[in-house]
Amino acid sequence: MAVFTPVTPDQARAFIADYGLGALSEIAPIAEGVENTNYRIETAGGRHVLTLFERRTDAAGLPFCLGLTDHLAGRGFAAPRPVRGASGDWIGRLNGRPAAVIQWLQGAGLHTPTAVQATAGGRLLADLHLKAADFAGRRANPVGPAQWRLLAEKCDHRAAGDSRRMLEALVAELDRLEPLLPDGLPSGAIHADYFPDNVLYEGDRPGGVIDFYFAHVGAWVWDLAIALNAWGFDTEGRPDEAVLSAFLRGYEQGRRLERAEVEALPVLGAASAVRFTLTRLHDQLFHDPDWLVTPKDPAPFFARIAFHRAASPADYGLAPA
Ligand SMILES: Nc1ncnc2c1ncn2[C@@H]1O[C@H](COP(=O)(O)OP(=O)(O)O)[C@@H](O)[C@H]1O
Ligand SMILES: N[C@@H](CCOP(=O)(O)O)C(=O)O
Repeated sequence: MAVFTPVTPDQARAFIADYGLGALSEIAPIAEGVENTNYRIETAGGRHVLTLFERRTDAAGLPFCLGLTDHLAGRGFAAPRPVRGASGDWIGRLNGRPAAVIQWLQGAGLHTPTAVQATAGGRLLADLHLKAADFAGRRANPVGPAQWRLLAEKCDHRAAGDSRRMLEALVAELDRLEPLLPDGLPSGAIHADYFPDNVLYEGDRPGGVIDFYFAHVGAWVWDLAIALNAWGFDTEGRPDEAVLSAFLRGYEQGRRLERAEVEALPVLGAASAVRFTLTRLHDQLFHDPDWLVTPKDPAPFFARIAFHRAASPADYGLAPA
């Protein structure tokens, strides 16, 4: 359950009065998610999500994130449109947090995607990249290498036992990776949290993409490396070659990778595994029992690092050029 900042029905009613959605009939906390507070709201104007932005979602980045979903929806891509308040703004304030009302999309996120679903998910990611290519917004990665170091330093105050061993290995991996991180790769606005639970499916068909709050301008293959880590491994962190190659096949149906991007996969795969291991480790170590949220396990992401360290580009299952 992700509720960091509780909202009463009366508070929600007062807040959405500004959004022209008519009367509120129901408000229910949403069980999934770990970053922001989310409620499903039922109004005369239909079902929406009420989101209060927390923690890693800096207010300054929100015009980029919401602007990107609006841009994509305008291009016919199924991203949820934010609703404008009476002032014309997407972003208001509720209980001390920036807050927004977001269009509800049909479908359900996946936990263990099949190869067929992965191909469709990969194809959709390429579509996202191409349709976002002319989006003019700018935002640097809010959880980039500088933040990984800060997260590691913060974790250092609390980590003990297994967590400490994991943290030490992560810092060593960061030292190895930092000089290897490539630049100058094809880039644009990217999702940066393209996990199967953020792609809403109806059967094998992906109907929409949500949760653009880590979105920023970055290398397309960085987004792809994040997605491969999220889609192509089992719950223990072991690679599933069939799903990995299915996702890549789908992506390349929409956009062919350049040679430099293919060569960057092992380093970016390891770096993105470090990034998600660190945020999960941090959230586990700094969990507040008053929050209605279930922190995610860092161990399966930590396990992915070994695969990427040993991998060559061919191990991701790309068809030969
Ligand atoms: N626009 C939407 N349409 C339908 N469901 C949504 C939408 N936005 C969020 N959800 C639901 O809320 C859950 C949490 O949202 P998410 O954006 O992933 O949270 P967080 O910001 O914490 O990462 C999702 O897994 C999904 O079930
Ligand atoms: N996808 C990330 C963290 C954000 O998770 P979400 O469920 O809120 O989208 C992870 O799995 O670590």
